[in-house]
Amino acid sequence: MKPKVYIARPISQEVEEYIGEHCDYRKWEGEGRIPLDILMEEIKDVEGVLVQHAPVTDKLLEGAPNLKVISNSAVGYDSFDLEAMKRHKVLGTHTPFVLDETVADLVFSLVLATARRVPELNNFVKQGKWDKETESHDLFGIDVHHATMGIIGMGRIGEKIVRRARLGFEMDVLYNSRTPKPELEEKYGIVYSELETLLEKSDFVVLIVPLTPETHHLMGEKQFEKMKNSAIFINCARGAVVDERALIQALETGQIRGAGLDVFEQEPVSPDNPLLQMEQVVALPHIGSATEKTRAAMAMKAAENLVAGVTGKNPPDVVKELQELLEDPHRFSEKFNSK
Ligand SMILES: NC(=O)C1=CN([C@@H]2O[C@H](COP(=O)(O)OP(=O)(O)OC[C@H]3O[C@@H](n4cnc5c(N)ncnc54)[C@H](O)[C@@H]3O)[C@@H](O)[C@H]2O)C=CC1
Ligand SMILES: O=C(O)C(=O)CO
Repeated sequence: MKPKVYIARPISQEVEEYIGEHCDYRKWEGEGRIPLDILMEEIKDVEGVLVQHAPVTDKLLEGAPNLKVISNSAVGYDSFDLEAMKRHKVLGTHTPFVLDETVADLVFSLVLATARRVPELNNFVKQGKWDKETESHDLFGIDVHHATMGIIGMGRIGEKIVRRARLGFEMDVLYNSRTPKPELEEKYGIVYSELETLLEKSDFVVLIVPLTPETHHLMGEKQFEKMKNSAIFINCARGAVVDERALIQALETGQIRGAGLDVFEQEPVSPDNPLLQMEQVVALPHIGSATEKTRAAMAMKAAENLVAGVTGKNPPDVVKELQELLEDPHRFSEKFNSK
């Protein structure tokens, strides 16, 4: 008998067929994101579920005693309650590497769009405001090439941003990360920096760390105060890494020049959020990895992790905090063989 799984987000025919070869599956066919109560109902009897950012809580795991694996079709897994997953011996997987270049592209599109005011000036032209008098310096932007970029988080995506910054735009790059990366310093000529110095010296501050208890509100009032008045802040990580109230204040008071945001503390962002009223803010709907090719690669990777997890194999992309579960012989006998 094939193991039962649930597919909680839209996937391509190809990925669905791959899952179908190995598993009996049901899938979410409703509009938009699956409501949490429906997800909980649907996964009561399954051994694996494919999700994207759905909150994995103790309650959800309690209601799904057969679960062996939760495959997240995303690289960030702040939606996982890792301690609860350890207790319930449920593997959690994610989709590293396949989206790095695509997310780095989006970071640069936010950098360029904010620096050169692309959306604002696009509206300006389309609204018929382009006449002789307006050819003044109030349409000018700032240079990206040869400026200083400070990157907070030097992991898989951080490295791809560095390559673009150094080789494409000849920028100086400072970085801050939990551990220094001497090989990248050597390869690209980037410089490790304490956070405070990075904030003080950078023309563009790019945030690309995971959301963890340690990084929650990493950027707050004190951090924005350190930034140059001419600097631009880019967040392609998670909304809650930033104290949004402090960001709004920094933009309103001119403490910083502008912001490019792919993520928000509340998603979808509320239409009343003051950030959406500001011309110096470029806002995107959390689409860092959303190209057709990359989303297809993420879905296939997620499917491979799902299938491995329910067929007794080690999924290739178990998140690092849960890899200890793979080494637990007790877990293998209880979870994989006796269910
Ligand atoms: N906007 C979007 O659509 C996307 C957002 N993301 C976000 O980007 C994050 C990073 O992705 P990857 O580069 O693949 O992760 P990664 O794990 O390869 O790199 C993260 C880096 O952040 C560093 N870091 C962790 N805590 C830190 C701290 N307190 N201070 C400074 N550095 C710290 C780590 O040392 C590591 O170098 C994801 O966790 C996800 O939340 C990822 C993909 C798409
Ligand atoms: O992969 C992630 O973490 C995202 O946010 C969406 O690609």
